[in-house]
Amino acid sequence: MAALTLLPLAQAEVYFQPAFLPIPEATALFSELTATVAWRQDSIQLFGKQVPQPRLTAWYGDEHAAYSYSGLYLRPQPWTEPLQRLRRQVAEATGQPFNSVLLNLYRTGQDSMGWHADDEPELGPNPVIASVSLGATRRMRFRPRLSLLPDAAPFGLDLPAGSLLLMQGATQHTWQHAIPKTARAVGPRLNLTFRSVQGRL
Ligand SMILES: O=C(O)CCC(=O)C(=O)O
Ligand SMILES: [Fe+2]
Repeated sequence: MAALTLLPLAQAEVYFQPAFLPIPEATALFSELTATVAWRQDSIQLFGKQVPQPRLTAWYGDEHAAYSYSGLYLRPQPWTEPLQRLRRQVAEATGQPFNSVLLNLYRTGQDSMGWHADDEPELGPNPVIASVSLGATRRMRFRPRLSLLPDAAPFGLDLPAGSLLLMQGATQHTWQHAIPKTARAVGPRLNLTFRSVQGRL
């Protein structure tokens, strides 16, 4: 199976492996996690208002790996067997350890993730994020921070079931990423971003 390949994003280290998990394994894991994960729909503060996030989320990890973002404080739930197994596979493929995972469930094409960088201080100076996709294919968009990369062009990448995306180095400082809504009829998609939270809270 082809290994992680470096993508052509300037001043970034983004690697992609389209067939990280075999399709039968990706399909089985999608069904198991969709049904068993403790999904929640949090609200975040947006321009002073409480707005429900346009997706479902869940946070699992080591006990000390607490995480806060957009005014939310997330205490991790203990690892389950399938999540531990996937964590081991991801650590092996990337050569890096992870102590927590944020799961996102995009129920339809109307669920989305806005432009952001995963640059919270508790992720360290150069965050390492490994992201596994299951279910329907959605497109991730990347855009450069123009003050740093005035000549770089935006970049789109389809993330099919079983794919692995690794972002590290300066990526979270030089680029932002998003999962836009789509008008196409798409089924549910589940994404897991493995992270290493450094104890600060
Ligand atoms: O759903 C995805 O592929 C992206 C998720 C993401 O960017 C995040 O959780 O920070
Ligand atoms: Fe992200």
